[in-house]
Amino acid sequence: MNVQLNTEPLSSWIDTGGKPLIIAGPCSAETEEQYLETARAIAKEGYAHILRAGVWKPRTRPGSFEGVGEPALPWLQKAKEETGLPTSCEVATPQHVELALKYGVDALWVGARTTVNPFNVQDLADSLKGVDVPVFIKNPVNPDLALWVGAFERIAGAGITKLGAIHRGFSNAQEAKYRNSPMWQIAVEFKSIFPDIPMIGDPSHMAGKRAYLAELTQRAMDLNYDGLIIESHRNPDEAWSDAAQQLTPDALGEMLKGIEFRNETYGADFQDELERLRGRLDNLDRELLEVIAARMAVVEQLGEYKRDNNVAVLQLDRWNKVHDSRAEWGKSLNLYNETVEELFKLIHMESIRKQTEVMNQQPA
Ligand SMILES: C=C(O[C@@H]1C=C(C(=O)O)C=C[C@H]1O)C(=O)O
Repeated sequence: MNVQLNTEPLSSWIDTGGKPLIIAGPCSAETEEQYLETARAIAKEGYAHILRAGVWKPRTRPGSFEGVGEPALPWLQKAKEETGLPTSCEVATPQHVELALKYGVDALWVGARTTVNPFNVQDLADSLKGVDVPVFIKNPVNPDLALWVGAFERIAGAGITKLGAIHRGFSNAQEAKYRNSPMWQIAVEFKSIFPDIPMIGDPSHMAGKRAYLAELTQRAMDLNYDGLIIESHRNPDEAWSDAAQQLTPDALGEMLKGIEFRNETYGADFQDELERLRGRLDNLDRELLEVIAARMAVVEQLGEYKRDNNVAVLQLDRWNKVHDSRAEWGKSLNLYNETVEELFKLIHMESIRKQTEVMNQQPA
C-alpha cells in the first residue's frame, strides 16, 4: 500500500521531553467532582501530557451510561485551567466536533466504532475542514488495516496534519484472554505504511482487566510505540463505565514505573553486533526460501503424477498427518505452536495452488 499524507511529527505539536506521550484520564467524565479530582491526582503524579475523558460514549446496548455530553465540557476546561494539561475527548459526529471545539478541547479522537464506518468518518472530516486540532484515530473494531488507513486519508484530506493512531485491539468473536485482541501485526503494518504517524497503545481497551495492563504496556513499548492512552479513575471500582480496566492515578504511576522504556537509538558497539546477527538472519532466510523452493519442486512432481493418474489434488488424510507431525516437530524444536500451524497452513495452500495449476496444464 502506497499512501502519502501531509502530517506533522508528534514532537512538533506536543513536548514530551523525548519520552512516550502519555494520555490519561477516566473512561468517562461522570461528575464535575469525579473528573476534577481524577485530573488533579493525575497531574500531581506528573507522568501525563494530555488528559482524556469520554464525554459521549458509544455503548453496545442502550440503557448503559452514555456519557454526560455537553455539560461535561466545562469540567474539561476547568481541569485544564487547574492542571495546565491539555484535554482530549472522543468525537463521533459533526455536532460533537463543534461542541468540543467550542469548549476548547485540545485534541480529539475518533473511536473504533466510528472508524469502521466511512460515511461517519467522512462526516467528521468535513466538519474538521479549516480547523487545526490534533486528531487521533483508533483502529476499527474489526481487523481491517485498509479501513484504518482510509480513515486517515479522509481526515488528512480535510487538512488535519497533527495525526496520531491509537491501537486499541480488535473485537473477539469468542471469549479470549484480552477484551480486544491486540493483533500487533496490524499495527506494525500500519507503522510501515505511515512511519511518521505516532502510534499510541491503548492497553486499557486491549486488556479489559487491570491485571493485564502492565504486560500490554510493556509489549507496546518493546514495539517502540510513541505513547500510551490509559484509563485512570479516582475510584475505579465505582466507575460508571469500564470499571474493571481502570487504575487509580497513583496505581497507574506505579505501573508505569515498572515498565522498561526502550531506547530508540543505539551506539556503535550495539550496531556492530546488530549487523552481525542480522547477517546471520539474512543467510538463514535465504536457506529457508531455498528449502521452500525445493519442497515446491517435489509438490509439482507429485502434482504431475496426480494429473497423469487422475487423482485429486487435496488429500485430507495426508494433510492431517502432515499437520500433526509438523506440530510435533515444531514442539520439539521449541517453536510457538500457533506459528507452526499458520506456517504449514500457508505452505499447504501454496502446494494446493501449485498442484491445481499443474493439474490444468497439458502433460509435456
Ligand atoms: C503434496 C500433496 O498434495 C497436497 C499438499 C500437501 C502438502 O503440501 O503437504 C498434502 C496433501 C495434499 O492436500 C500430497 O498429496 O502429498
